[in-house]
Amino acid sequence: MSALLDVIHLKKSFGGLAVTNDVSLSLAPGDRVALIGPNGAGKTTFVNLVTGNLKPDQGRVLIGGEDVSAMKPAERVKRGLIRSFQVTRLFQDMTPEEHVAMAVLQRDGRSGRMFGHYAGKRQVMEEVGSILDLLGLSALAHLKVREIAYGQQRLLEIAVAMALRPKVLLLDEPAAGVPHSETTRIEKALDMLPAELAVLMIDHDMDLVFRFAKRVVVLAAGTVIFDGSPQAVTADQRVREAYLGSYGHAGSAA
Ligand SMILES: Nc1ncnc2c1ncn2[C@@H]1O[C@H](COP(=O)(O)OP(=O)(O)OP(=O)(O)O)[C@@H](O)[C@H]1O
Repeated sequence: MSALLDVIHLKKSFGGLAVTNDVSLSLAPGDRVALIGPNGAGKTTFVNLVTGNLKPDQGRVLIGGEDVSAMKPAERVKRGLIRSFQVTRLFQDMTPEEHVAMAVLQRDGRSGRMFGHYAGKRQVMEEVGSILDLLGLSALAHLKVREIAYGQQRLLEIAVAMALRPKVLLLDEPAAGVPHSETTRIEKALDMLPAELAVLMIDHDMDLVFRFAKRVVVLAAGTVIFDGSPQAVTADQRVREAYLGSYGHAGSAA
């Protein structure tokens, strides 16, 4: 099957430091890939290069075969490359329903219509309802973000991303900061993502990585040092050394 995302020979340096050093990566429909690596390996920089928030020194990014290297982030979003919103970008005084509605309207190029009455509003609200339902947030639809638990706010980030109808979803530490008792809900939400979607998740929680990913990519010092199955990653000597080097003790992954 042809790739939804192709990253080709991407390079980025800050000062003299090569933070992304010739990284190539492809995602196909249905992929569930975890991007891991020691602190400072270049994971966030890589995501910023893919989304267009950072400009690479060299290399190209293709979405569904189309070269988007010269496009701004918003144009890449329109083509289905979605990065999950961060909690810090949610509006504390808005409700989950309003957030998801805003994303649906933005997707359809109808931003600014949400508080008025217009043809199609019922259809929009039905879609909003089904997304909130999928993420188990229906009961909280009308509460303000500041009134709901942190784990539920993180679920709302995923709901907002889903409303944008991604083809490729980049999830940046979806369970970070969530109490252990609530991470199961995040895992369930990840399980319910549309099968054909390609997902790249950055996370430090190896339990989550192993439950979620069918493929693991390891970055170390800006270079992909492993791209393969979760079963093989723990046994890989280069991966072990990369983590040993950064943490100074064996067995710590991400
Ligand atoms: N805008 C910038 N200017 C200069 N150096 C930067 C910039 N952004 C990142 N770096 C450096 O690039 C390296 C990689 O950072 P990056 O945040 O991409 O790593 P990471 O793998 O996401 O780390 P972590 O797991 O800690 O979030 C680090 O050494 C960082 O200090």
